[in-house]
Amino acid sequence: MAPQQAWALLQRRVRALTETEPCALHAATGRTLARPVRALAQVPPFANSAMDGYAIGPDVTAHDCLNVVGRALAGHPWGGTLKAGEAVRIMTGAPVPAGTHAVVMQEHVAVDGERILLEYHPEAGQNIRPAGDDVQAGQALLTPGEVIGAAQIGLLAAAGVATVTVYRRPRIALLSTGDELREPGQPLGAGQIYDTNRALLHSLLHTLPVEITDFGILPDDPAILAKTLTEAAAGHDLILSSGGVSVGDTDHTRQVLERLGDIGFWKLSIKPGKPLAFGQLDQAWFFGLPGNPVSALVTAYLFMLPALRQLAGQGWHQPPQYSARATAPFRKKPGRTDYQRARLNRSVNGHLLVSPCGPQGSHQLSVLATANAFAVLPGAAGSIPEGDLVTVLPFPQTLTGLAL
Ligand SMILES: Nc1nc2c(c(=O)[nH]1)N[C@H]1C(S)=C(S)[C@@H](COP(=O)(O)OP(=O)(O)OC[C@H]3O[C@@H](n4cnc5c(N)ncnc54)[C@H](O)[C@@H]3O)O[C@H]1N2
Ligand code: MOO
Ligand SMILES: [Mg+2]
Repeated sequence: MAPQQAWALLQRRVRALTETEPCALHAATGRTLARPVRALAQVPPFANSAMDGYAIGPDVTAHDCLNVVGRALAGHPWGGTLKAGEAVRIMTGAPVPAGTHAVVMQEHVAVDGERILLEYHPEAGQNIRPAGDDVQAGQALLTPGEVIGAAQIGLLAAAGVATVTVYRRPRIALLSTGDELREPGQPLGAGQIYDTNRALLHSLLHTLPVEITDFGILPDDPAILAKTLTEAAAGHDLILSSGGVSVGDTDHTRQVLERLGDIGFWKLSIKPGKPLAFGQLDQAWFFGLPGNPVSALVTAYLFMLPALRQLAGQGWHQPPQYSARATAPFRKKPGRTDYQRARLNRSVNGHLLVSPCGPQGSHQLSVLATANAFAVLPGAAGSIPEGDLVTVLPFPQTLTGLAL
């Protein structure tokens, strides 16, 4: 199956969770909004000064000399009404007194005891932030499906919103399969390797609003696999497994999925990641990622994460893609669409440049760890010459600390 068909199938089949829950603002970062939010208060709540200086009374002219009749601080309004010939010392954020023509920065007045001399004639309203000029009371602030980040938290706090309604966190069962796998930190016996995929996938998911149950390492035993997957399907929205989806004698994952559930697709024309299996086990979506770690990461990033975002109520989003000029040839055989690990840079004049990173084996994590983008090389194409434009998917920070 072509990757585009797989995306279309995921977009069609994976629906947002229906359950929602209230969430305190301080705990809402990264959560997905399930109900619209309206401002409970206008922002700012009152007209206030944008500068430290003087609130000037009405009918003022340049070089006027004004009497300072009071002081307004943030949190401590001056309660009077300014008359012609009067001024009030005012600080940034303090409510502007009734009768104020404008606020003049203190840098533009000469102070003489309790009197001030203006350098110029201020325009009406100068240095005054009107009530509600940012947000009106009752104004729609955020819509369902939006992910709450620092900007949204700030906006909601300013508008007096303390609680929001969010989708509940998707529950994910995470497991690795393979008789050869051991936990990092343990000694390795003959033919054994460290379980890489669980750690890698855990990291990929850890900033997302999900609940992860770690089912550990399962042996290549179809009975144990069937029992564990059935158990995982009962309490989870998504099962994320790796290994055993190809055609080897001990590759049981796909057959077990076929027997217990339903296969949406198996095998995509992509490299790495060809034997990715997707389906459903009872109420749980199932992603059977290929065992090779780079294949597991590529397929998790390209297919599992968009499906998870849709499940979490965020709608359908695929990774943003750009066009960059190849600084060297990309080697490729015609056939599957390659997602090669590459290095994205900017030229001195700001154009995007993409360079091959090194060997592209689907077991070679050392190359992945020096990359900051996938170079997407179309299936039908052979090697890409230097100077050609290449589609690139920059890695998000959840994938690498290497910034562009
Ligand atoms: N005859 C064919 N053989 C293979 C094909 C094919 O089309 N025909 N496809 C190859 C491709 S492409 C991939 S990708 C792999 C996928 O294999 P599986 O998903 O069945 O995974 P395993 O066989 O269990 O393991 C493959 C490889 O990855 C290592 N592995 C597995 N799990 C982990 C883990 N958690 N951490 C680190 N490494 C892991 C495992 O030891 C193997 O070396 O199949 C090809 N074969
Ligand atoms: O498709 Mo596999 O992931 O190349 O090794
Ligand atoms: Mg295999």
